[in-house]
Order: sequence, then structure tokens, then C-alpha cells
Amino acid sequence: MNSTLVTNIAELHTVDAEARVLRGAALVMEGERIAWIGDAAAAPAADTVHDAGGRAALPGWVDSHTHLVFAGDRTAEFEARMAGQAYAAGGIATTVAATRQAGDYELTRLLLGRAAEAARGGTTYLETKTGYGLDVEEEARHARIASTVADEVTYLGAHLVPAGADPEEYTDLVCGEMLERVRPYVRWADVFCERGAFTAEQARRVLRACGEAGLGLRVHGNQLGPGAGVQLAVEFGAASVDHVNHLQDADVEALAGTWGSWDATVRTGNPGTVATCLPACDLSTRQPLAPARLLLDAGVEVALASNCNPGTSYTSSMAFCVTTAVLQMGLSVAEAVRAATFGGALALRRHAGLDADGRRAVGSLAVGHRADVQLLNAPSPTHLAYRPGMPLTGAVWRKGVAVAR
Ligand SMILES: N=CN[C@@H](CCC(=O)O)C(=O)O
Ligand SMILES: [Zn+2]
Repeated sequence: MNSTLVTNIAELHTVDAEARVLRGAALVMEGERIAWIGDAAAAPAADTVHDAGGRAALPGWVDSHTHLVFAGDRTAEFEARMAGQAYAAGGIATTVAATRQAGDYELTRLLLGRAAEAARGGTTYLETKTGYGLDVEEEARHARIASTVADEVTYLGAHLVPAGADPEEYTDLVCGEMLERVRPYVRWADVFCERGAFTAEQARRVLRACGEAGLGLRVHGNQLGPGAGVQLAVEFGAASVDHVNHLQDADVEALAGTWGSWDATVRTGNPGTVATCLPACDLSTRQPLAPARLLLDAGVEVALASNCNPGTSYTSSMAFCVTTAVLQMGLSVAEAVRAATFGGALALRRHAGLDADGRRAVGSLAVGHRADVQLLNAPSPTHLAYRPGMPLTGAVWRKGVAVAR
């Protein structure tokens, strides 16, 4: 099995339960797992040696929320928004029309290009969603294509009621035939519970049906105004509720309540509902930045994700999200890095051990975890906030294979 030693690491940020930072460190990747971590002076030999040259090493980013199966863009909508127009869910229909026109080859090519772009930015674990198909054949096609590229696929048939459809009948379809057809390709289901998208009652039906079909649950909630998304996510034991821009005290309390049997100091117990914040989207839609500081202080586990999509967040830069979280959302660098790595892993329930489908943990660096590692072009991750917008991704390994260096 091929092995790589990365040595001469100024700071190795494990993002483990003790948040250990090892100085003068090295790590060995063997096949697709991390085989050894420790003091560089004591490192074992390996087939290949990579000198980190005094740079910092972190887990690769875990991007737990993207919508990458799409064609076309929405530049005109973005320009109108920058001129003062508000974002509305209806814009999704523009992308649905463009995506339905793209054949399998084209859609796969676009998706591969976006996944490669994300990897070059340090993302080593990627979730993506359907939701630009909105009929049975298209949603099944998008789920199938997504499953050939992304680490995790989420069914988002409940993204928008397509033009001309009756909302209740469309919800029936999402809960029935459409769900059956996408089921082989997806692990998760999501619903956009928002004004202009799905009501709380419709969202409840979707979550119930998808949960009964054995899918893990996620919710797009409280993005454009206060709403039922967070409470529904908690009610259904969703792994994550995403956006969370407009929260009432009761929403924060409900989320905090889901973490009662989780011990963050040893990372055991039952994880609750992660609050996934999407700062690039918040800036692009001119929503208030999600209250990540408040959520962390209340005891809620927080993730940062890119939400890369052509409508609200056309970037897969997790580094940008980390930078924004530090500069504008009140997180420390360590908290932001944790949210963009371990937080995403927790939101995808890939934070620990080998699970039932034999997958290795991601989002933190420990022996046995997936060898998903990035080096920064900097001696410490503080530079992500200190030097905003600079090209700080040095080398990236995904499953032990160099994807950028
Ligand atoms: N908010 C809902 N869905 C996407 C945006 C989709 C679009 O506008 O194309 C989001 O997460 O922001
Ligand atoms: Zn989204």
C-alpha cells in the first residue's frame, strides 16, 4: 500500500476533542487512512516524503451543504439583487429550466469541474443535493449523477413547487414516486421550509415520508425570515438545520436541547441537530449573518458550509466562509476551522469511526481517520483571517491522494 510522510509541519491542527495543536509535527498516510501522527523527529519511513516547509496542516474542509448539479448561472438576478432587489425562492425556477436542458454528459462534466474546483480550495468531503429537477425523471437523473461524484447526496425534491403544479399534489409526488426513484442514490433528504417554497405542514409531510424511507433528515430553515424550519428539524431529529439567519429565543433553546446527551469533550453520546451557517450565502443575499456566536454559546454544535449554488452563493470557497466567520461572526479561528471541518462531519454524521457502510471518519486528524489533509501556505490557520482572500491553500490530499500541491 502506498504511503506518504508529510513532515516539517509547523502546526498540525488535529481538530480532535482536545483541539490538540502539534508543533514540529509529521503525519503518515497509508492508502486512504491516516496511519501515524506525531513528532517529526520520530516519524517512520514512507514511500514518498513531502516536506511541508514549516506550513500548517489541517483536516480538509468538509462542505456539508452545496447544490452543484446545475447548468447555467444567474448573473442577472445577482446584479438586480446588488441593485436592491430582494432574493426570493422563485429564482430557483431559472436554474431548473437550464438544468433540464443539459444532457447527462454535460451535467456530469459541470459537476466534476465544480468538485475539482472545491478540492483545489481544500475541500476533501463534499455533500451535494438534487433540487433543480423538480419532476420524477429529472430528480432521479440528478441524484444518479450526483452519486457518481459527491461523497454524500441529499434529495431536495422539496426545493420549490414547479410552475403550474398544485402544491399539495407536488408534495404528494415528492413523498411518493419521486422519493422511490431517488432512493437508491441518496442518504439524506432535505426540504426548503420558507415563504415561497414549502409550508410547515408540507415540510412535515416530506420529512415524515423521507424519514420512514430510511433517509437521514436535514432542513433549509429560517433563511428569509422567522419560520418553522428549526422547530421542525428538532421535532424530526434532523442531523442539521441550515441557514438559521432568523432565530427566536425558542429556536436557539430548542436546538440547544438536542445536544443534552452529547459530550463534546469526548465526542460521545447522541449528536443533536447541527446549526449549519452559510456566510457566503448570507452576504450574497444580504441577509443578516447567522448568529453562530450565540448558537455556540448556547451549546449548539455549528457547521460552516459554502452552499455553493448559482442563485444565492456561487462559491465553493470554505476558506472564505472561515474568514467571514472570524472577521464578521465573532468566532475564533479555532472555532471557525472546527466548524468547517468537524462541524460539517458532525452534520453529515461522518465524525466518528468506521460506520455501518465502512466509511472512515472525516473532519479531524487521527489514526484510522480518512487521509483528508490540507497544508496552508502559512504557518498557522490564523492567516486565513489575517490575510483574507489570499491563496492560502497549499497542498491537498483526499483519501491519501494528492489532489492539489
Ligand atoms: N434556499 C434555498 N436553496 C438554495 C438557493 C437555491 C437557488 O436560489 O437556486 C440555498 O440554499 O440558498
Ligand atoms: Zn441550500
